[in-house]
Amino acid sequence: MTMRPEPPYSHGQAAHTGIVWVNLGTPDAPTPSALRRYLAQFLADPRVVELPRALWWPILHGIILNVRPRRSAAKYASIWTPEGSPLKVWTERQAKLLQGLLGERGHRVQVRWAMRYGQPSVGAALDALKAAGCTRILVLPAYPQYCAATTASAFDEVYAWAGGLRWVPELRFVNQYHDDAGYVAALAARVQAHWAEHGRPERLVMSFHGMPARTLQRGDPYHCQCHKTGRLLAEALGLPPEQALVTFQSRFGKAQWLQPYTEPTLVALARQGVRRVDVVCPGFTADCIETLEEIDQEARAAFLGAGGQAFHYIPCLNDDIGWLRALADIAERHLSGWPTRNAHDEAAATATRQRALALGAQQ
Ligand SMILES: C=CC1=C(C)c2cc3[nH]c(cc4nc(cc5[nH]c(cc1n2)c(C)c5CCC(=O)O)C(CCC(=O)O)=C4C)c(C)c3C=C
Ligand SMILES: [Fe+2]
Ligand SMILES: [Fe+2]
Repeated sequence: MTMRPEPPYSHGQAAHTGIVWVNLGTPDAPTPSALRRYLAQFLADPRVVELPRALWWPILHGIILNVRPRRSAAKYASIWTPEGSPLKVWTERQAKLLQGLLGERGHRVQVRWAMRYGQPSVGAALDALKAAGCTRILVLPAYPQYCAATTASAFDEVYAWAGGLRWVPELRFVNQYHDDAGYVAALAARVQAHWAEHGRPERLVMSFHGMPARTLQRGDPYHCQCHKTGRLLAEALGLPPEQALVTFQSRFGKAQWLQPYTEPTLVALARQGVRRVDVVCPGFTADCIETLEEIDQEARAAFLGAGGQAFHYIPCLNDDIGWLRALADIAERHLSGWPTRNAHDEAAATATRQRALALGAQQ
């Protein structure tokens, strides 16, 4: 194994703690060439498409990467902001706020954000933390529900980075927080705030990103964790089960994915005479193409086109302060036992205490 040159930690240096907040990734620009680059990396990940390479490669390189970049670029163009991709903008802002909130609580931690696909890469963020002297790093994925395609894939990148190092920092991984009380309360508060302004719908649809159905049969806990989040959110809102539905969106390819599918469910509700639905996407901690385009544009058009009267999309948690406090709590719990308080402050406090004791002893 070859190891990369790395800046040495100085012996005796105070330990520093870092957090890497990892999200999925997004193209650099809403253009076919940027989409091609992004999708080529994303869809080549064997955690995302679990097909034998001999079967998948000709489909990916022969068909998908020739057709999808142009179509996806047009969709990205419809949600792009002056600051860039919404997913990038929110992820960066969340990292800054998390750092600020932890700082307010007296923790000295450096928070960096990273993307599993695209930039800034997980390796680059970890390099920056190591270069800043972090000897302890907490890996915090932006996915509340564990899924091999997302959570484990982010961890793979961390292991690959560590595999090239001589002096590996202490590493901790946050696996999931789908049933975290603070996360669920922040979601519920977001929905309640929407209802306080716009009244209640006849149905609340909680739409999660889909996965191939066989991943559930093979033991991935994702489907169960989505349902638990959905049940806890419905309970927090006081909704009876028949008014709160868990659905799965973003089906890709011809295989069967987790059901019920979001858009056909919305169309069926409209046809049954349901006039108003509200849709929330609790599995996405930041708005992105899957929520802003697929739900707020496409699913809205499908529901209204099938006879529905009103469609409300409730935005993701994004920079909601209640959510970021919950995230800081999650981080804090996982940092426990790591001395994140300023070592110099602690030394100064000890010296002050000792001086006070010495003075007391003299009197
Ligand atoms: C085989 C394909 C895919 C699997 C499996 C998959 C799982 C999965 N994805 C997310 C979260 C996000 N996905 C996003 C975009 C996106 N997803 C796929 C395909 C699969 N996802 C594609 C091809 C794309 C790109 C857009 C497109 O061309 O349709 C995003 C948004 C990225 C953005 O830039 O805004 C997120 C977030 C989860 C949580 C998940 C499994 C649980
Ligand atoms: Fe996806
Ligand atoms: Fe999609």
